This record gives sequence, C-alpha cells and structure tokens, in this order.
Amino acid sequence: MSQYVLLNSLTLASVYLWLWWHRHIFEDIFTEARGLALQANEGKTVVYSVRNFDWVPLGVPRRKRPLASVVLDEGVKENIVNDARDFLARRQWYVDRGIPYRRGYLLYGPPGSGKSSFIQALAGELDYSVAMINLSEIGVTDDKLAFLLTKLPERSIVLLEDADSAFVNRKRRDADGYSGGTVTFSGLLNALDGLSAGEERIAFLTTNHIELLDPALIRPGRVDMMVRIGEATRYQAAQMWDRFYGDVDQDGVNRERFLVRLDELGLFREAIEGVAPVRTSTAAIQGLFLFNKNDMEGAINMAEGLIPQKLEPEP
Ligand SMILES: Nc1ncnc2c1ncn2[C@@H]1O[C@H](COP(=O)(O)OP(=O)(O)OP(=O)(O)O)[C@@H](O)[C@H]1O
Repeated sequence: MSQYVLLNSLTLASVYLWLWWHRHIFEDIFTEARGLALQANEGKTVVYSVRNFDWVPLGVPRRKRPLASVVLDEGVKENIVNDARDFLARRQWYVDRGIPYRRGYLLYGPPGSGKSSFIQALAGELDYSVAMINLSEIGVTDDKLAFLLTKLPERSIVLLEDADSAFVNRKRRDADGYSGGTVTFSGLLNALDGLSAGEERIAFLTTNHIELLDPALIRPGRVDMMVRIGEATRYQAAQMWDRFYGDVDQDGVNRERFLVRLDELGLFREAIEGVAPVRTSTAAIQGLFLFNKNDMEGAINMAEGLIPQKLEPEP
C-alpha cells in the first residue's frame, strides 16, 4: 500500500514538474489564442449588448463600417472624429492633472438620421468596440447600469441609447415613487460620473427628444460635446447621390435634376411662420436609392415618396 502511495506521489510530482517546466507552453497557447481572436476580429467591429449582468457580443463581429458611408452635414463628422482623436492622444494630460480620463458626447435628433451608424463607424475608425445599452429597456436599472459600467469590455465606446427615458422615469418616480424597473436620472448621472464610471471612458448618449433632457447632463466628463444630427440637408442628399450613382453620373447632371426635384417638393425650404417645413430623413433617402439601385430615373421619379405622409385613422 505504502509503495502504491509513494508511486502515486511520485507520478503527481513528475506531472507538476512537467507542467512547471513547460509553463511557457500555456502562455504561448493563450498568447496565440488571443492573437487568433484579434486576427479574426481584424477589420471588424464587435458590438456588445447586455445579457443579464454581462456584456455579450451581439451576433458575429460586423465588418467595419467606413466613416465615408455615413453622410452627415458638412463638417459635423470631422468635428467629432477630431475631438475623439484629440482626446485619445491626451491621456497623459488628464493623468498629470488628476482629471478622470473621460469624454462624453450627446447626439440628438430625429430617428433615422445616422446617429447609431456614425457611432459604429467611429468605433471602427478608432479600432474600438461598441458596448450598447438601451436605457428605455425594462430591466436596465440603476444598479445594473452601474455594475455594467465597472466591467466594460476593453477598448470600447459605451453607447447609451434613448437617454431621454431616464428623465421620463424621473418624472414618473417623482409622481408615484416607482421607476418601473428602468434607469432613473440620478442613476444615469452616477453611471456617467460616479464611482462606477471608471477612470477611462468614451461615452455616447443618443436621444430623439433633446427637450426632455436636463441641463445637469451637460457637464465636462458627462457630456462634453452636444451635436444635433438632423433631417437630411441638400448637402447630404447630394453626397448620398454621389455614393450611390457617382460612377454612372460622373458629370453630376442627374444629381442636379434630383436636387431640383427635392427643391420643388419644398424639402429644404426655411420654415415659414405657422407652416411646418417639409423634411425627410437620410434613412428615407437611403431607402429610395436602395429601391432604385442603378436606376437614377426611378429615384428622381419616386422622390415624392420622401415626403412623410400623415397616417389616416382607420375608418
Ligand atoms: N446620415 C446617414 N448616412 C448614411 N446612412 C444613414 C444615415 N442616416 C441613416 N442612415 C441609414 O438609415 C438606417 C438607420 O440609421 P441609424 O440607425 O443610424 O439612425 P439613428 O439616427 O441612430 O436612428 P434612431 O434615432 O431611431 O436610433 C441605417 O441603415 C443607416 O445606414
């Protein structure tokens, strides 16, 4: 029996010795696995969403969206991209002054104007992932938000969608003491600058309802830059045309016809007192061009469809 125990101990000792001797193999395996994972995600943007109390990749990593594919009004994209780049280059500046290394952006405007698309493209450009939370979702409570922000995936931009819902919830909570299992105003502020906020972070908040937000949000570190991403402008319509038909409309004659048609429809006219201006979204223009792939004439003829129609009530 004792011989058996001795043999077992010797075997165990030699296994440990072998493992210790070859410990670099495991380091190599981990390094290689990490390298392979990085390689697999090269040229891709990982988008994380929340499942229970964790960040999980949403589907497979997407091919990086080129910044050029998001058409914002003149200079808007460049301003934000330059600001983010400048922030990333100034880490030491923040450290030296003991300032939390954080930057916050608020993008607001109507649906379908390219806010989310731009954030995804920016993440790709900076080689970051996107960690996305929809604040209007039931179940995303203050505690959960705070917890999730303590464990953001490495090199990720945090995207807080529907920021206005935190303010709507505050009103609801003030009225009946119940927040309905969603994030409150103080929960959002804590997430942005409380202990859970972490030392290092780029956050984007988006909303369709700027009028519901509280000015307390606009403080350095919480929101440093506010940008309206609005309805399509003439400049954007022209740029989008070129992206879709530029190779077949090299002299731009049809682009001009398209823009004149939009002018006739009153799309870019200034608001006149008492009359709401007619506007359309960049998403709608993209839809029109997708429907008329390789068919410029079709796109011009169907331009009227860009004007939002009022839904008639059912009889
Ligand atoms: N400015 C734009 N440039 C390029 N594509 C756009 C633009 N705006 C909208 N799109 C297209 O329309 C669709 C919706 O856009 P996106 O989700 O980015 O809009 P959003 O402003 O974030 O909307 P929401 O406020 O409803 O979240 C996407 O397919 C996107 O490619």
